[in-house]
Amino acid sequence: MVEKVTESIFYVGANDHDLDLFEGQYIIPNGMAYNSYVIVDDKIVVFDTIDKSKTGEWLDNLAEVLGERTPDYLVVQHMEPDHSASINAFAEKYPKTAIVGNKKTFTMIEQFFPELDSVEKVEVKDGETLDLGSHKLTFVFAPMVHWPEVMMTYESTEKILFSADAFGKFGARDTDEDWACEARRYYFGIVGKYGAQVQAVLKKAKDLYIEKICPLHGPILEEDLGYYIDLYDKWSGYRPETEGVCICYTSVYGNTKKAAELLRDELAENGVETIEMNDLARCDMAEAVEDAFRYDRLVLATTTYNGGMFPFMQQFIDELTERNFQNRYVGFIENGSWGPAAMRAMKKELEGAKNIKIAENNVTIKSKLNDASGGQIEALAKELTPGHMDLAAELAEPAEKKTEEGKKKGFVCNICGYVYEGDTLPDDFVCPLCKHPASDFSPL
Ligand SMILES: Cc1cc2nc3c(=O)[nH]c(=O)nc-3n(C[C@H](O)[C@H](O)[C@H](O)COP(=O)(O)O)c2cc1C
Repeated sequence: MVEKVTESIFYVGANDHDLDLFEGQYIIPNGMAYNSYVIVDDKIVVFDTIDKSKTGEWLDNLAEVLGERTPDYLVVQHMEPDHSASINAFAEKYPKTAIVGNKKTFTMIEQFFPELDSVEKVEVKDGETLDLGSHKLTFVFAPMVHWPEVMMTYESTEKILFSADAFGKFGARDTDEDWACEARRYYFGIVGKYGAQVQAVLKKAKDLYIEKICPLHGPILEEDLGYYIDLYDKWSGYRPETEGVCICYTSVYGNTKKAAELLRDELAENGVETIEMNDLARCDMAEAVEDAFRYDRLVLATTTYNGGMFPFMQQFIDELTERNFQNRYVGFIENGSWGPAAMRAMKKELEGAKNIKIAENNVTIKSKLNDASGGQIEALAKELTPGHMDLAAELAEPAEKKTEEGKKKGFVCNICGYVYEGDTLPDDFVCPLCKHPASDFSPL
């Protein structure tokens, strides 16, 4: 569908209600939107193409806006195929249009579209501008939000940030639903690992005066932008958003589930208002991951399984640690009928996570609840009743080593998030984790 964003900016994207799993794993009960925009000025610019499932509809929308005119530029902000898959169809229809991207964009274009060698390419640097007439574009590189080549574009006349995948959400644009829930599930699922890189681009964007945010998925954000930016700052800073307890459990025969429910009832009795329960074998794992990052307290309750933890609990903890889960108060409930061992296994998985406070009063059940384990549940509930919204401050060592500017100097690898602490990064430095060169690092 074509929509007027402003007098000279048009939405030309499309909704997808057919796809079953987004990015091969996320359920999208309300579909997905693939967004694309056009600025019509002395020069005409198209921002990003579209998923291959919507190429025809998108080209028709473009033709409705352009008529016989040919765009001067196609800006490719993100090469993931849900946005780049129609580049070749676009180039076939508009062979004279130049593609604007950065070095990493064009490396990927060669990989995805080797046949596109004749198209004019305009390689831009971070902070570079492009004049369209009365509109002026500034390219804001956002490496690893969430791919290496991602860049956003700020249009300074109408004060619009074309934000690539950032500020996107699951859900087609013809769905009327709360933004935060599906934006949070999308953020922690897709961008969650790269909090440091999101913080870096929020710092860059801090001085831009933004009146609209045009993301590549979900609605155009026009009011109270501080609300969205504040959420992104919390999420990417790995700080809890809401006081509450998230209880995630697995149970084969119902006994561990009963313990989780008893804990829930005890917490409620103690006055805890927000308690989320997730049965990890039956819930949407991305929803449970979203909840774990949303609240300040987490309880992991699982059955011992062949000497370790139950598979869905292992998968869940892997999903959390893969996304740098930190700054949370965590309680454990384990069940075992001959040699409970799940708690040890779960604690081990969280050993590397930053600022995790392990509860003192954890629970061990032998097959089913009894007075002793019931009493442990009560003690855990008591311990988990108070909120811990700033656990990092609670646990902080005496003021950490800070430079004269009061902030830790260092560099973050845009590919894997590894942090190199120091004032300067040696040119020949190679990331010890992902082996990428110093050129793939950004200052903290
Ligand atoms: C396939 C399977 C493997 C299990 N392995 C262990 C084990 O290695 N050690 C143990 O103490 N209990 C083991 N259990 C027992 C469970 O940990 C648990 O005590 C029992 O399933 C009752 O809890 P539930 O009602 O929540 O399922 C196993 C249970 C199942 C179904």
